[in-house]
Amino acid sequence: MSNLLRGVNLYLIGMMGVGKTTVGRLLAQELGYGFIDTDDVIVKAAGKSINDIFTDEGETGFRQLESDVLAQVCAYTKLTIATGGGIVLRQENWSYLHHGLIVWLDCSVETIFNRLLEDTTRPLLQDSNPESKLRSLLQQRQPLYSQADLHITITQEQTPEQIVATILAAIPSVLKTQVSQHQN
Ligand SMILES: Nc1ncnc2c1ncn2[C@@H]1O[C@H](COP(=O)(O)OP(=O)(O)OP(=O)(O)O)[C@@H](O)[C@H]1O
Ligand SMILES: O=C(O)C1=C[C@@H](O)[C@@H](O)[C@H](O)C1
Ligand SMILES: [Mg+2]
Repeated sequence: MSNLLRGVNLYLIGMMGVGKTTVGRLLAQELGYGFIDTDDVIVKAAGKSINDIFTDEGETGFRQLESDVLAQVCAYTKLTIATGGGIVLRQENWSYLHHGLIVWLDCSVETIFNRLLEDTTRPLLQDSNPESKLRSLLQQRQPLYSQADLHITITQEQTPEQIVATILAAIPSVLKTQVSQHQN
């Protein structure tokens, strides 16, 4: 698979809690790729948590840091990159994402809600009705996520290992499409 990819980066996109970080780390190991999580890089660079960045600099400040990190990361190859759930919101980010293969991890709002029930690290979910907030975020973002090269639908029962296997099995079909598009 690594030979087929020829060092092309994989960008995992999708809603918060879908498993981009968890799956991305495993996927990188399978491919012999490096792993980067844009949220982690932002936290390290800013020296504070995502909640604190949102409080101090607002979502706009966070989105700027996110774009800055993405711009730097895409200069490298042989990476699997777990992005933040909102990376799709800025048009300029797409020019960076399209340097690599974009994989949309998609699962139900119920699954995400169950996973993040106890979690306080996602500022956008600190809402009086987090489930309805998740639904409205997904509705807003779905057309953006659907611009990915690969759409992987995940069920609640699927383990990270199974999801990695599904992604690896699907990649050759997308690469073939891209090659034939170049030939036409
Ligand atoms: N396939 C899975 N099965 C069960 N639990 C999972 C699975 N994938 C992820 N999780 C759990 O769900 C939670 C969210 O996962 P993760 O942090 O990887 O999501 P994310 O997509 O990176 O979210 P964010 O966009 O907020 O960074 C974690 O507690 C993780 O352990
Ligand atoms: O969906 C979102 O907008 C976010 C998801 C997380 O990965 C973080 O990037 C942050 O909490 C914002
Ligand atoms: Mg993550």
